[in-house]
Amino acid sequence: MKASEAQALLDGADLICSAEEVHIAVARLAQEISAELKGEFPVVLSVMGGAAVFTGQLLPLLAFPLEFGAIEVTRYGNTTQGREITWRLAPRDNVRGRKVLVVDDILDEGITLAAIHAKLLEMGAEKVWSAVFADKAIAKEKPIHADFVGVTVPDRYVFGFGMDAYGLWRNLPAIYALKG
Ligand SMILES: O=P(O)(O)OC[C@H]1O[C@H](OP(=O)(O)OP(=O)(O)O)[C@H](O)[C@@H]1O
Ligand code: HPA
Repeated sequence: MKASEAQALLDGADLICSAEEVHIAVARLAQEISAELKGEFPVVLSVMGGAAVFTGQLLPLLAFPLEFGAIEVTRYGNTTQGREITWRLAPRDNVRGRKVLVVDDILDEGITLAAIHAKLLEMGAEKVWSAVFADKAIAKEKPIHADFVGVTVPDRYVFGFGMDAYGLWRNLPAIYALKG
């Protein structure tokens, strides 16, 4: 896609959650997570690449000791339709016997997060929590719910604050929805 087309994509999009609202939601989430995980020493796993921005803002606000790591799993690629799960970077052995907090940008149909939970438990994690910045309000029942949610977004393809539209615009500080 050309730069002018990328700009047109953004110009035609609807603002869903302003940068200010994002900022407030991250601070609230950090407080909720810190209260719940007080006294714990979890492994925190960020799901690349969508969670990079959310994780970068959340981590310095968490008030407990933690070990940080990344995993990478993809289902959408540069498209707006989910397909089968592809693991690009699996969890490491250090999750065995540990409590794990998974951080992701969006819970859409829940297939990705459910697969991550299953994998971590299969690898011997003692407990798994999940924090997602955005929970999409879809009509279908999800296979999993997140323990911590920043904002609820409508059932439209959203992007910004780490989330991509056709591989673009992860760098936006606010969340937008594609037109139509
Ligand atoms: O709830 P689901 O319908 O399974 O979708 C949610 C997942 O989709 C996105 O990842 P994506 O596959 O786009 O990879 P990315 O993080 O590289 O964008 C997002 O980061 C979540 O991990
Ligand atoms: O609406 C979405 N936007 C960006 N990435 C996504 N991955 C699943 N759903 C979405």
